[in-house]
Amino acid sequence: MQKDQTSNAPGSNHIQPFTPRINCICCIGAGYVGGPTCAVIALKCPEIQVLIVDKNQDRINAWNGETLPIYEPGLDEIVKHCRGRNLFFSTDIDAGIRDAQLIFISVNTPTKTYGIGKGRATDLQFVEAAARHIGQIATGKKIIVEKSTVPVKAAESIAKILYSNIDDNVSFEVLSNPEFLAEGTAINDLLQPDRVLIGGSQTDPGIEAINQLAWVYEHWVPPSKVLRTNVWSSELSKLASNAFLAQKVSSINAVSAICEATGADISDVAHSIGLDKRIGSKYLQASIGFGGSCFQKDVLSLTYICEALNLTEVADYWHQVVVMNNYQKKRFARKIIQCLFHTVSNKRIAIFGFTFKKDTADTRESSSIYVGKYLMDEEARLVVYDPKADKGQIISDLREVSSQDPQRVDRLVSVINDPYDAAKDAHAIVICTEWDEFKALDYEKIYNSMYKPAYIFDGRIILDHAALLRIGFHVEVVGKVMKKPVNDLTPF
Ligand SMILES: NC(=O)c1ccc[n+]([C@@H]2O[C@H](COP(=O)([O-])OP(=O)(O)OC[C@H]3O[C@@H](n4cnc5c(N)ncnc54)[C@H](O)[C@@H]3O)[C@@H](O)[C@H]2O)c1
Ligand SMILES: O=c1ccn([C@@H]2O[C@H](COP(=O)(O)OP(=O)(O)O[C@H]3O[C@H](CO)[C@@H](O)[C@H](O)[C@H]3O)[C@@H](O)[C@H]2O)c(=O)[nH]1
Repeated sequence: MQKDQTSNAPGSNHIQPFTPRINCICCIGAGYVGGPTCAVIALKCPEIQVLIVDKNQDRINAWNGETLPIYEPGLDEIVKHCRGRNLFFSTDIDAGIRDAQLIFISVNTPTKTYGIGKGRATDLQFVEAAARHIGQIATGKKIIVEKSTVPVKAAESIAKILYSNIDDNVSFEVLSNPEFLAEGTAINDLLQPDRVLIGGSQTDPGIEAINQLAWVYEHWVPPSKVLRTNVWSSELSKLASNAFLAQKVSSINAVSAICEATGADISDVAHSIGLDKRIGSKYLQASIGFGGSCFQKDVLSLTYICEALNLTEVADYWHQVVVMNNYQKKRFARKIIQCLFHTVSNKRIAIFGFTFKKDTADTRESSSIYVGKYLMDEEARLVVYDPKADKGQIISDLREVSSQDPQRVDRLVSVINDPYDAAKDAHAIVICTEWDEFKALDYEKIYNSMYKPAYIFDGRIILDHAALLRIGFHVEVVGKVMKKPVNDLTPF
């Protein structure tokens, strides 16, 4: 059997078990994961002090202020309940490292944008910086928990970095504890996880560290749901889970293209497929393609790992998930252009929804950005409405994909905070995010304010299409071939 590298290098056999119980936890990285995860720990473990630290002063100020830096249903209440009692946000990273017995590393691990592996490999510079910081400051025994999503064997590198510069009074145990929360449902996912995964070295101190972290979760998670594995299995399980989920979305989106070409209906097909218990009904919602900061990044990371391991066919298999996703975004934009008589130049198009999914303000890798880009490439005038996304963020996301001509965004894009205003004088409405409020709008009123023929492109399959057809809209839906609107006598 291969030696378990995370059994923590020099002297690990001499480390005494981590007793007494943990009473102070630090989390490095106050982002979408660090914030909600540690707020829930603080809520459920009132006897534990939870210190969330970050190098970004603005973010910490926001966590300490009235408007939290991230929007997540249920999060406000928890933070306001625990903040100042056993939950603290600070930029004093040294103090956090010094005081805590257990330290989560929950920093960002984006796709590399430079050098070897550019566009695919995971950029581990923030993880390394956090590990070096811990190595410099820590004294005594510390459990270091890799919460960030990382390539397999990253924990081994973290252990080496930690041990590169320490004296005899310090010892570390590195665990992998990937996070499975989804944005928009993070609090519920954290309160009622399908499982909590803890990977650690199979040595006495490693098992003791696993037990300590398990003890924290077992304040509210049934022990049967707390899985213990070795570190590598834990790291790989995270990437593989996201790859499976993303693959499911790409599969249904591939089927949606077949539906549009044949007249089959994606809702019927997905329903029927999903009733098979072996497949399951979740992640079968055809869309304009998956977005978010995780799916693409993690599938690309997995493909890069496979390539590095000379598993070319395996890499190609997973890479196709991303290829299909890019195809879906482009296919949707092309459909819009084609339906609007092959030109959208100077036409006003209302984009409803810019976040990558509902119930979040996060726009990272949102498919709306790419649909917007393709329409801007054809000189469409975009009027964006989103209930939560920040206006400046929308503009900067669109500028980033228009890097050849950033002025184009100033010329073509406006962001409006009322959907009726956005649709006024528009040739088309494009539903990019499945916000519930879009279902409840007065589409008769919207129709009357639009250019005719008035088009709606439902990229999320959320609207009442029969009602829209009765009003007079031309309706186009992912994965469906729609009838002509009532009263429309023109041949298609
Ligand atoms: N967003 C999600 O829904 C989600 C879910 C599961 C797992 N993950 C994974 O969790 C990790 C964090 O994701 P996120 O969305 O919370 O990222 P994020 O960008 O929202 O937050 C990361 C934070 O880490 C801080 N940071 C970076 N380096 C630091 C350092 N050396 N010292 C102090 N602070 C530092 C940044 O300032 C930032 O505020 C990633 O690996 C991601 O893949 C994310
Ligand atoms: O049937 C579906 C399900 C999802 N999506 C899209 O897929 C993307 C991702 O959605 P979701 O998985 O709900 O959100 P994330 O917050 O990205 O969460 C994923 O990524 C996280 C980061 O790793 C993991 O922790 C979660 O388990 C995993 O679900 C979004 O654009 C969704 O609109 C679809 O198009 N159809």
